[in-house]
Amino acid sequence: MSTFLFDCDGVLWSGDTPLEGAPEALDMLRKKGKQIVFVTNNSTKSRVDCKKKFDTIGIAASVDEIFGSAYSTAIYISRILRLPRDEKVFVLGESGIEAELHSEGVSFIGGTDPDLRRDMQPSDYAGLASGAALDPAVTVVLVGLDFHTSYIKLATAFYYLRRPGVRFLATNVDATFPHSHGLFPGAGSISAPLITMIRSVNLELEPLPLGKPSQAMMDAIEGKFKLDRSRTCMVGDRLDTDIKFGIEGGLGGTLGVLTGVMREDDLLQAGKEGREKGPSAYLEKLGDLIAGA
Ligand SMILES: O=C(O)[C@H](O)[C@H](O)COP(=O)(O)O
Ligand SMILES: [Mg+2]
Repeated sequence: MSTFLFDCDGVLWSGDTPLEGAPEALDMLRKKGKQIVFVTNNSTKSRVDCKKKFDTIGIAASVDEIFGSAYSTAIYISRILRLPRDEKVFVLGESGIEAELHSEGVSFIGGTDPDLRRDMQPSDYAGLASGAALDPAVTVVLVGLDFHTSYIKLATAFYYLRRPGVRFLATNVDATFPHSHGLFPGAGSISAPLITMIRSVNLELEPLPLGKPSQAMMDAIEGKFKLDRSRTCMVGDRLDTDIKFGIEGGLGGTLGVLTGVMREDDLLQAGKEGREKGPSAYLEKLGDLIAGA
């Protein structure tokens, strides 16, 4: 293999703690001349934010090696969708999405706006229901992992989603977020209530994820890093994102690790039931790669 695509949460770290042997395994691959790309679905951080986390944790990385779901989504909106400059995105998510949209010149509202981190007032109900509180320029609703969800944010997103022609995008729809060796609400848990609400009013609208396993993301990565897919391996902790991303991308191989979401039983069960295909191989932890080197 000449290129390794590395997932981050659950492979390199759990929360802010590096996983045993991960820095050393990356160093070993770099010394062997391998190309390394970091492909994270965590949209709460921009590429620059991720680089700061790499530095804090002590893993060598450059901003150019980082390709997160917030960046993938921002380039999709600006370069594929070609959203007109006078249109806006309503964001449910953190500053990582905002920074990447800004880097692509895409206008947005919502996100970390402090005015949305408060209780609904009677005037909010009236303003949303009548449309008076809505920005006429919003034509896209984008949802990612949001640590500050609120009733008013969900209500506002719901009203934007009821607009004819609106686009419903997601940086990713991971059901859970691995942290401190546990599982917590993931980005998919932020879009789920919206899906329930839009289905209840008979709207045929599903979020289009632009992170793993989206092949729009794989195509963008292939273009930027000039991948030879047959000599590229995806390393991840999640079957329905990382491993699916690699398999559907026709990569040379996929490597699973059991330090994040995926458990060995999941692999055996998936294999038996022919659901999500399992990885080409798997390790207890990334650091075990060194033992086998
Ligand atoms: O809910 C989420 O957004 C994901 O669990 C999380 O951020 C995944 O990050 P990754 O494992 O792709 O680095
Ligand atoms: Mg992960």
